[in-house]
Amino acid sequence: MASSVFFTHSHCYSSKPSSLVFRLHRQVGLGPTSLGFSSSHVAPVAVMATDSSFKVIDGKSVAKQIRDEITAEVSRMRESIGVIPGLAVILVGDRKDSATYVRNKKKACESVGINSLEANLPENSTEEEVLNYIAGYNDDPSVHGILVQLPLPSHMNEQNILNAVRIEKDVDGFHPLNIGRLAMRGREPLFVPCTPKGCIELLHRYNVSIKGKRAVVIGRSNIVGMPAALLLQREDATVSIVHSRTSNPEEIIRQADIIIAAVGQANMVRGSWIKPGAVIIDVGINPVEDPNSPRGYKLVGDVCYEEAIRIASAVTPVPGGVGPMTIAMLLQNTLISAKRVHNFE
Ligand SMILES: Nc1nc2c(c(=O)[nH]1)N[C@@H](CN(C=O)c1ccc(C(=O)N[C@@H](CCC(=O)O)C(=O)O)cc1)CN2
Repeated sequence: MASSVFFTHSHCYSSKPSSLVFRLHRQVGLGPTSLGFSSSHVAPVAVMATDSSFKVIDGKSVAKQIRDEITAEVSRMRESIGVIPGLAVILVGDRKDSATYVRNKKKACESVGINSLEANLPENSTEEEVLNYIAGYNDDPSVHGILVQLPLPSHMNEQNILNAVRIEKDVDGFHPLNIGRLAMRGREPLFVPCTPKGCIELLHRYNVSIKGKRAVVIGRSNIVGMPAALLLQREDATVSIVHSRTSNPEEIIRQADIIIAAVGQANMVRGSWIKPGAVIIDVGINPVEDPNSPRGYKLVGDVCYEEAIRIASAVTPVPGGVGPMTIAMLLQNTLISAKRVHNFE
């Protein structure tokens, strides 16, 4: 994390007009059970209260429950047909945060019995070298999923690289064909991007109904905001996307029953922007100065948690909310891929 951080205040500041705060920080960057979503028979980890009592949506424990489910499925597959799912991870460059995420993905694979392969390429690698690795993994039958850790060094064309991953192994769900299918009624992507998939999975497992609800997604990145909005509308929510050019974002956000915040701006969403009883999924992972922490910083979300817990009915914490779900969904997508290739139900 620390290599790429910028710091802001650790409290939910209020001196700037909110629309200005939003403009100053322009953002970077479902459906059916066949895609791996929980269906109604899955026992929820916790049930949302129908009264106004507040719930913390515990992504860490939901992710652990999902990893346990995957462990059981991986061993059933290995014992029945002798196949072990395999994930190949390509890391280019020396960003500390990316190296940590890749290490955690490898550890997570190990913990559920999925094989993992890793290609570590130096910062000054060429696009062609990355494409060669992808081509090798595309042709390797022991590899069921391929992931290129983002962001890539700035001299590389991200689209060229993501387009080269075979759609059948695109466990990140970033290939334009997978994203395009997500946007089309009646078409199913082979994979749904992990972070937005994790957001929806949290709503399902906490029995938050989506159908007919007003949802607002804050941020329109290709890897979170846009797919999250598409997933919500596939589940029959009425969806608005709030972005850096939206005027009066507060007014729109205040109408939402469900808020997915994915803008990368610490504490941007204030308590006064939240409709009483709304459910909040906070995707932001923002470092803010914290002299009391040994690292000198702590992580906070895009939503001011201390204010949100007083008004929302449920909120994901940061850390321990959406983050752990991202890796759980990656494991799930890798398992889905292996099952699909080997016709294993
Ligand atoms: N190819 C991809 N690149 C990136 C993705 C992705 O899904 N695919 N997402 C992010 C990074 N990411 C996974 O790669 C990721 C981010 C955060 C977490 C997480 O568990 N966060 C913890 C806090 C971690 C900490 O203490 O530093 C949490 O929120 O609890 C997991 C995965 C960008 N790149």
